[in-house]
Amino acid sequence: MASPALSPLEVIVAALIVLGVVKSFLHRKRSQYHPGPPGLPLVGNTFQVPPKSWNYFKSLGLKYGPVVHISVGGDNVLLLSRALEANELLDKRSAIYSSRPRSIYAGKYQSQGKRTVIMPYGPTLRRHRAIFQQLLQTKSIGAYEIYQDAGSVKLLHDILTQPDDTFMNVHRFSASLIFQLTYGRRLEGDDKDLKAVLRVLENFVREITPGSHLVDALPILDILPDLLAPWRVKALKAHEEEMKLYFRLAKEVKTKMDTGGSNAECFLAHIWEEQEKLDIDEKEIAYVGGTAFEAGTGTTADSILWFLAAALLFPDPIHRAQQEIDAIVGDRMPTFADFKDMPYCAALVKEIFRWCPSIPGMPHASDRDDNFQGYRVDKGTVIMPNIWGMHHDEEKFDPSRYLCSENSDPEALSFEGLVDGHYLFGFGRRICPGRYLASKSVWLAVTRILWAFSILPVVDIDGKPILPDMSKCSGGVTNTPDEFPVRLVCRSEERANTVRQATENIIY
Ligand code: HEM
Repeated sequence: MASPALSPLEVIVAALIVLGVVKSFLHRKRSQYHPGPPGLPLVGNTFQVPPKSWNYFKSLGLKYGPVVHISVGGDNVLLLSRALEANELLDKRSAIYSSRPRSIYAGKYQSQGKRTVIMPYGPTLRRHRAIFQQLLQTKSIGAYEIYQDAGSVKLLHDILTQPDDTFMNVHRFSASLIFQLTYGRRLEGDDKDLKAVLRVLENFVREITPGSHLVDALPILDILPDLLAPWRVKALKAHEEEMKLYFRLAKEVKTKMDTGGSNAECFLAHIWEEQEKLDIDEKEIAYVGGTAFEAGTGTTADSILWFLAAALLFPDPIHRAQQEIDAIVGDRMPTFADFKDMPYCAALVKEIFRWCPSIPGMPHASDRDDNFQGYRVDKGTVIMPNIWGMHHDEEKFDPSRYLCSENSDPEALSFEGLVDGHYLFGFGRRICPGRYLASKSVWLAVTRILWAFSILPVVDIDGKPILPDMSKCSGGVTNTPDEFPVRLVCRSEERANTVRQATENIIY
């Protein structure tokens, strides 16, 4: 007699049991790993990790030490709460610790293995990184200042004319800049492309948030056919949709080049030109463009939004920065050329990066067995540097911590220095290749907003200021503040006129 077919639920339960048995066979003595909190049989610490995990990780660091071992979804995870150990593993031993955790939903299916940020270490990743390094190295990014300048003028103008739309204005600044640099054209006035790419970005960030997909914790579920794995169908559909968009945008650049239209100076024009030498296929080109957009847009916008939150919570350092700007430029709009004369503003930007990192920690993974501090680190261990925890002193916002003798000497000040003294941009071979571009964009937006506007809280019916609540932010991979009320009031009619005039003169 034929046995009845298993229901999807029974298949999952059976898979869990098989996995549990196999794991318990393979289980090594807990004491061989770094110390950490006890977990439950089979699921380890999986259900102990809250969605906004940074505070929890920090508390584990205080209890168990700077390197904590937990087990999530059957994977070994090492939490690093101190820069010393993060540098040791992710920088000094980067030959082992530069991969990414397994990602079946977002990596294998949604991105078809072509998305730089979540790609395992290997030849494709090295090829992508070489492209990014070339486009974003310090000597290349001088050429992008014209776009940062124009974009930040437009940001000030948008704030003047749409004062109630601060969050959207900041997102538009960051998105338009990266879009222009990537595809060589401005976003359309009706923001159709902006909305489409922001939608892809939002979906993607959601999909890579740890715990979003059971299959990433239980890879055995990937053997199920599509009928029993609707998540796979959804991931493949998401791939089709994002590919359609990224491919259209990439092809537009190619068509323009082929038809002798203005030879847009942009990342994609450069990549198409060198396609053969770079040995990169069309799908990958589309994803490199999409990755630049995804990696650079939300992160830059979030840093500027956290600056506005800091301005409401800590008005004193903000006034000090405004005094410095006023003393140096008066009613003239600050430019990149003023950077060296405004050390406090440079320190302020670094303090924003430290105080609230827009990526609180990006996981690496090991691709061979290792031993660290006498404990075993198995191949495939997820290494989570708690950047938020390493930086954190939530109560104190004090840019002068960065006004060391190096910073007090104007000659020693450099844009490159904005990426030092904190870990916002990650570690080792996976360090953010866009860090120099991003920190210059944030510096220009911050100093220009400070020059043009007073940043004030909205008051409630009792006249009490409504201040941002730091705990109201997205969890997961990015740290985006929930929308908070803020009033940006132009500091003088002269400065408003300067902004209007500069807007009329934008040419690019
Ligand atoms: C304030 C803005 C930004 C922040 C906070 C930020 C932060 C980060 C972090 C933490 C990582 C992961 C590092 C690691 O794994 O150790 C990363 C990766 C990356 N970032 Fe950025 N980033 C920013 C802006 C940008 C920009 C403007 C671009 C390009 C236009 C960019 C391109 C990338 C790429 C391609 C990766 C993937 C690198 C890899 O996986 O090997 N980022 N970024």
